[in-house]
Amino acid sequence: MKYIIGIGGVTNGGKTTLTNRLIKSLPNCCVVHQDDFFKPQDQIEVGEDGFRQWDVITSLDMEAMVNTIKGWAENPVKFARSHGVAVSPATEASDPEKEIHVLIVEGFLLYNYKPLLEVYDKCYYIAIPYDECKKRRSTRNYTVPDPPGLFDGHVWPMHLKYRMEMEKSRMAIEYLDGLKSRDDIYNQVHEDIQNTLLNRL
Ligand SMILES: Nc1ncnc2c1ncn2[C@@H]1O[C@H](COP(=O)(O)OP(=O)(O)O)[C@@H](O)[C@H]1O
Ligand SMILES: O=C(O)c1ccc[n+]([C@@H]2O[C@H](COP(=O)([O-])O)[C@@H](O)[C@H]2O)c1
Ligand SMILES: [Mg+2]
Repeated sequence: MKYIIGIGGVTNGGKTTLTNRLIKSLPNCCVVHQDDFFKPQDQIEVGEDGFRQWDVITSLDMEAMVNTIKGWAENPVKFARSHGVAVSPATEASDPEKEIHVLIVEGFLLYNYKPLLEVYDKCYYIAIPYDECKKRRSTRNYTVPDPPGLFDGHVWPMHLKYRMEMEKSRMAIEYLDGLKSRDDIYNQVHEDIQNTLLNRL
């Protein structure tokens, strides 16, 4: 049984923190990080506002991301092995239908790209308010550092635009309060996934 989980949400909401904990505790669990699909800096458009437009969907090679997910779906065992994820030997001998393979797809624009919308079995979205987001972002070190004014001039407005677009699409999304503690968020999501997996088997 294959199960694909989206951990989406605003920048600095805690997506990667949550994902890193989940992959340690879920069975045969692989991960795809959307951040790994940013195009090189010289391909990122500079807007009329003077900022490089990192926070738009076209700054990411979404086709490559979809192909990576397809690669997992075609052969999760091969994918796991080639990504250094140990496949539990106990499951290999039993009924293949009962073999669980989980993929977590994690990123800030998971629910705004049509070819991806159908692939998730479960969609989570971590939200935090503007002030907290701005505060957390100010201490982050990206490969390309934020120029002054980027958060208010580009990051937050794009976040609002895409979030509105996502809400209009009426996907079934479970919202998570990113202001809760790391432990609380992890426990909530882990319990939810465990229950779903048990029910599906
Ligand atoms: N629940 C939380 N409460 C407070 N700070 C958090 C929480 N989760 C993550 N953080 C912190 O917020 C920052 C962004 O977390 P990260 O997981 O990298 O977010 P994202 O991947 O969504 O951008 C990091 O400094 C991280 O330690
Ligand atoms: O990873 C990179 O190469 C990179 C380069 C420039 C900017 N980013 C920022 O990465 C953010 C998304 O990642 P995250 O973990 O904050 O959700 C997004 O808001 C971008 O502005 C990321
Ligand atoms: Mg992240």
